[in-house]
Amino acid sequence: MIPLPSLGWRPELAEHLPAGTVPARVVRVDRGRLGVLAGGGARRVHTSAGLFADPTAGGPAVGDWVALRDELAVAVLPRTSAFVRTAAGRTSTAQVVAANLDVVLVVDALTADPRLRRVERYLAVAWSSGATPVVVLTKADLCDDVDAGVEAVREDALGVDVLAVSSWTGEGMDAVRALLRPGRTAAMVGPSGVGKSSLLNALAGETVAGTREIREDGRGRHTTTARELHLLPGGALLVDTPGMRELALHDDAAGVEATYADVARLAADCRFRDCHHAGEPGCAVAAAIDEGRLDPARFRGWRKLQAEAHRQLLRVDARARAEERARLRSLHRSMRDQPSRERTTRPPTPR
Ligand SMILES: Nc1nc2c(ncn2[C@@H]2O[C@H](COP(=O)(O)OP(=O)(O)OP(=O)(O)O)[C@@H](O)[C@H]2O)c(=O)[nH]1
Ligand SMILES: [Zn+2]
Repeated sequence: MIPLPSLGWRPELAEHLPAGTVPARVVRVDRGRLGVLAGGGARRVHTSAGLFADPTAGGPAVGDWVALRDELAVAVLPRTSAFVRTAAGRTSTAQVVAANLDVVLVVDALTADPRLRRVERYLAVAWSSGATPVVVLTKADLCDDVDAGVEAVREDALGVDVLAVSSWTGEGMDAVRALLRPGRTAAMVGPSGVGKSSLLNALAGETVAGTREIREDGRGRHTTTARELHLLPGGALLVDTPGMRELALHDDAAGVEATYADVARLAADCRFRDCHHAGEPGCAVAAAIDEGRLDPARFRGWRKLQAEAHRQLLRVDARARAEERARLRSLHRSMRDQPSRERTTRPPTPR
């Protein structure tokens, strides 16, 4: 038997379990089927149609707790946190990348100059997730000046630990292991090729995920094809996610403000409350840039993500309004149809 706390179970979830069900943690989502870890071990179960009834929830995600009735998952238990992105395409559909996380490892590589704007984007979504973000910079063995690379990110990633590691030499791995305590759940997020799967394999001490060398079949750039939750030898749970070509924000305005707390604080000191920081008098942001206290690229990154989060909010609102209109239309239609049906079923009135 696997004790539930070692799978990240929280006692307060028990009250949400429907009668006659047992809890299980989702480790993998295949079309219509789930790989789960339950007290009795690893299993594959089916999902009941009701699980997908709420279109905004999008069904169970990796890391979710589900309620099992025999071989059927019948409910998704409330999430304590979730890393959510906007699904690829021109829609505004939220996609839960992983749920019930304690830590989000924002993974990037030390091979090139650190991609600060890219890290900030991941951090914004990570802050919104409700889990604690940590930046992990990989491939330290390929970098000439690891300290400078780490320092550049550290200056930007306010309040976030920044670690440098090499999955090849083992450098820095102890600090990552220290984060991954038994029963805690972490997810690695980051672009393709930064070494997420290699890190997972190094932590697992064996090859559990395909990396570029192993999976190279010339068919695509991405080596990791599915999200999966792994139970590490030390007792932590770690989600490997396929590299995202682009991480589109979702409902992340708060995450953006957390990521750029320094810029947001400056902006609060502008003379005008609705300052656009575009040459207005008394602009504290412009002053900070002039005096070299704020990197103009970081300021532009803030504006860009702020605008994106705002656009996304409007889209979600627009979609909510369209759904409400459709609901009202069908309600009116059924009300219009109701009397006529009654008329036909009513016995003919005698003359
Ligand atoms: N030198 C060196 N190479 C590494 C390290 N980590 C990963 N690599 C290499 O970087 C490439 C990409 O690694 P992966 O682990 O497949 O990257 P990933 O982030 O999982 O990529 P996706 O699955 O596409 O998201 C492979 O060729 C790895 O061997 C490292 O610490 N040092
Ligand atoms: Zn201003």
